[in-house]
Amino acid sequence: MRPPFDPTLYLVTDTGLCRPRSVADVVRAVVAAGVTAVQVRDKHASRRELLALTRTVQAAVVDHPGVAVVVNDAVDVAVLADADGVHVGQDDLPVEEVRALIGADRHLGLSVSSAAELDAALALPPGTVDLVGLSPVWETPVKPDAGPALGPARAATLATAARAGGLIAVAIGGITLDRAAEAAATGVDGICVVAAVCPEADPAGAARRLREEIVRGRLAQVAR
Ligand SMILES: Cc1ncc(COP(=O)(O)OP(=O)(O)O)c(N)n1
Ligand SMILES: Cc1ncsc1CCOP(=O)(O)O
Ligand SMILES: [Mg+2]
Repeated sequence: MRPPFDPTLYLVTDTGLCRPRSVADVVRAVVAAGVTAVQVRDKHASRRELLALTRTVQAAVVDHPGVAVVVNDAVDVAVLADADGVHVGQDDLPVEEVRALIGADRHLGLSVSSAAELDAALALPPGTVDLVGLSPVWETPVKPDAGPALGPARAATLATAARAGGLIAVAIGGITLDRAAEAAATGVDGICVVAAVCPEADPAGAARRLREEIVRGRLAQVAR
């Protein structure tokens, strides 16, 4: 059975932005402060390094069994580390084949940047993909090749359609503390952040403030 996945505050790690701390030290601090899922992303690491990094992150969340650890891009690493899931983009391995490799019990996320990409995800056999990352909501220096910004209004439209089709929807790209409430108010199930947490002097404090903004954004959406 696929374990539940809580996307409320989804941290995507960046090894360089965590320095001089280790990724595991940052993850250990923030899962105790409201981060609900972690994606291990390091575009510079070798497969061997990513496997070792993933294992350090798994050890860092061991006291938080509800926090899923997902590997970015590398399906082989996800399987070898027995990670909770994997996230792929439109140019990564095809999701049907990723699902065949990871089995039925792991979480699979897919990046979506347009209505056409979302329609294709919704047309997949049920259970292929669990989550769509609506990307990027705003431009971000962390991923300059992410394509044009959706903006919160289009992200809200995509989130509604994704959720109606049974997918978890998360917003990603350019979500700062100042924008977290606006991102949450689009109706997504959660928000993903990199730079709003990884380089912060107090990552746990940043996570706590982001959780407060998510509550504020959700309340504002309900009040509309
Ligand atoms: C939750 C989530 N959404 C989108 C992305 C971006 O994935 P991708 O388009 O494959 O780009 P890279 O992260 O591989 O550079 C993501 N990682 N997570
Ligand atoms: C991995 C990824 N995919 C789309 S935008 C992005 C980076 C998000 O980083 P930040 O939260 O700092 O804008
Ligand atoms: Mg990718």
